[in-house]
Amino acid sequence: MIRLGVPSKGRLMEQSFEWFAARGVTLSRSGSDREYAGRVDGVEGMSLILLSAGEIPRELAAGRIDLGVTGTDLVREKLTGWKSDVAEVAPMGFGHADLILAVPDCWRDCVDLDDFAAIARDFRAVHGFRLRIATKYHRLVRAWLAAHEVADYQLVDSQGATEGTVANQTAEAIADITSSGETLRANNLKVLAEDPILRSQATLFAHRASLADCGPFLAQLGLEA
Ligand SMILES: Nc1ncnc2c1ncn2[C@@H]1O[C@H](COP(=O)(O)OP(=O)(O)OP(=O)(O)O)[C@@H](O)[C@H]1O
Ligand SMILES: O=P(O)(O)OC[C@H]1O[C@H](OP(=O)(O)OP(=O)(O)O)[C@H](O)[C@@H]1O
Repeated sequence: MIRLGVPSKGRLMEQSFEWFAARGVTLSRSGSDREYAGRVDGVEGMSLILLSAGEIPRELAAGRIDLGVTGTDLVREKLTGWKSDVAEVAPMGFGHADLILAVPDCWRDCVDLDDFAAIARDFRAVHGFRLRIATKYHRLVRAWLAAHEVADYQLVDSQGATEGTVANQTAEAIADITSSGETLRANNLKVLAEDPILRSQATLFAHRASLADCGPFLAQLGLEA
């Protein structure tokens, strides 16, 4: 039996169901909206497991699911050396979002990362603590800032409503996912003029050791293992 993990709610779940339906595989919840078991029609030997998008990387790496749909951002953030345990099978063309660094609109002199690095350097001397960046993407943000030689900052953990932390004065800057940009605008934040830290989209991943077993199913979807 091949175990397929799909996000259990929201647009990511609906668009995953549509993506499989367009390839002849019908996924559905077996019971109520609160029940996390699913049905697979159109193919033999598959079971559907509905779970949080954020948990799918760990379940894939452990081999508790063989295939899973989640964002590339979550796999890269949550799995160190992700390529050893997990294989990227197919980008799915939805769930596009950029991981970006944003600062208050009113920081007129802060346009790019060089400006940000200079502000961060001066910040500690003036305020007595390092400039705070709120994020849930600790690993990706640290690696990106280190690659750009920005060192004078601290990360503040934020697992939701991250854009609100600046107005709430628990951070000076944020690193989060943006899609339409509306949440940033509503919170008077602007993105630094750099390439994003990461461009993410929903992607079908496989537990690497399950790839061979998944071959026939992937072929039915028109994909190669
Ligand atoms: N506004 C957005 N537009 C498109 N994709 C988004 C957006 N916000 C988040 N995503 C993507 O959706 C995925 C996360 O989805 P979601 O927040 O439902 O998962 P989760 O962390 O498991 O949530 P929860 O903890 O609430 O269950 C990530 O891959 C992210 O890149
Ligand atoms: O650029 P936009 O189209 O406005 O989308 C960006 C927002 O979407 C995500 O939040 P989500 O709704 O998943 O809530 P969360 O941050 O509380 O997890 C993300 O964390 C941003 O807050």
